[in-house]
Amino acid sequence: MLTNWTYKKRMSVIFRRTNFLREYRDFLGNLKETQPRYLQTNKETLYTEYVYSIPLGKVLTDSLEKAIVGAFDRVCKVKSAGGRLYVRIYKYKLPDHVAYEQLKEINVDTKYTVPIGLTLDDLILHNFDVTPHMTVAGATRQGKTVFLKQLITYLCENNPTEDIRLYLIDLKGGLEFGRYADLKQTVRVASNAYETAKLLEEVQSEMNRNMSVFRKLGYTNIVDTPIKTRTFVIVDEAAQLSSEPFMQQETKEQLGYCQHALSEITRIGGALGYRLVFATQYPTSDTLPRQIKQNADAKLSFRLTTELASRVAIDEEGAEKLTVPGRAIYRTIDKVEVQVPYISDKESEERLAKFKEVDQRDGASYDKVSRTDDDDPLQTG
Ligand SMILES: Nc1ncnc2c1ncn2[C@@H]1O[C@H](COP(=O)(O)OP(=O)(O)OP(=O)(O)O)[C@@H](O)[C@H]1O
Repeated sequence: MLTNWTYKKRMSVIFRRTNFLREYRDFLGNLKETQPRYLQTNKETLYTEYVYSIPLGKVLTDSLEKAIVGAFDRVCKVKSAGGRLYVRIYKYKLPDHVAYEQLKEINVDTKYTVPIGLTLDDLILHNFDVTPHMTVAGATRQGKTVFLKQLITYLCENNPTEDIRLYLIDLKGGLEFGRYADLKQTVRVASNAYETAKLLEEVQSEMNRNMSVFRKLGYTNIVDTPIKTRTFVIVDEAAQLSSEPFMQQETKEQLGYCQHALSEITRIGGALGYRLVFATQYPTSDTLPRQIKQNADAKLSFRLTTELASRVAIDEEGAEKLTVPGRAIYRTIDKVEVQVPYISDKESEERLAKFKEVDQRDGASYDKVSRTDDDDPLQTG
């Protein structure tokens, strides 16, 4: 068990080893040193926090942080702020499973907001009106598709139906997103490169129309207008959109167009109400175009196989060290480790059943792939 005494002794050794000390000469000219001054202990339900004053001229370094985190067999977080060093030692580990159902207890009253996952302290939420675009990376079977399904389910369940429009691009052959095709919120589902190009042509012409309406009305950003509709373009397995040397020229051009159109959504679509969620198994410069990465200010990464892939996905190492399916690093300005809520296909379908629309012609489900009518995306609600 970690007693106060063992804790303080260990910290003292770490401060000395990492040279986190203040050196000075006393009035006789002798070299002296003082350790960071211990200020207080905050005992909370989930953790105990120790606070120190940082010695003059010293900063929290990576090596100090690693030394502290590695010194305890409990989960430990270190941060510095306002000349203070905070060392937080948690009582529990992050759970390996968080059920989507548990989220019902948490009241999220902001629109276009979805849960990303639980940290040791709280639930992390992502507001698509604050950060419009997101990239999602992760090796096979680590939780990307489950995350996208819980995102779709949560958006549909927690926003007025008419405010959410979904363009779903499922490059795993339509197996995953096909189940959402007949939702009222779904405009179209694409399941191969050809359909994706068609879908994106439709999105681009919509964006162009909306752009001229915005110009006429003097609007610069949808969040400052009465327009309540947001259009989500969600891509699962975007690596399928990068071309290979053996492909025919025509296919390469089609894939090139798709990547360009997705980049355009992140470049100009955000202000018009378009939100891109771009998921890929293999984050490389080919599969994750630079413009998409730069314009997506939120990056979520499940376990990746190499440190290099982690650097491409979240700009730093760490995703290669994740071990549990559903465990991810969510990076905006800050970086946190989360356990993403789990939802099964069955639960997602049951929750969304009430949003399904039935084709009046013959009782069959509404065919979004062959749909040609023109929705007006500028519903002012
Ligand atoms: N949030 C989660 N919590 C707990 N387990 C999860 C979570 N997400 C995924 N899993 C487990 O991992 C499995 C694979 O998840 P998922 O289908 O999302 O993988 P993926 O990353 O999309 O893989 P691939 O790219 O190979 O399709 C799930 O069937 C489930 O058992």
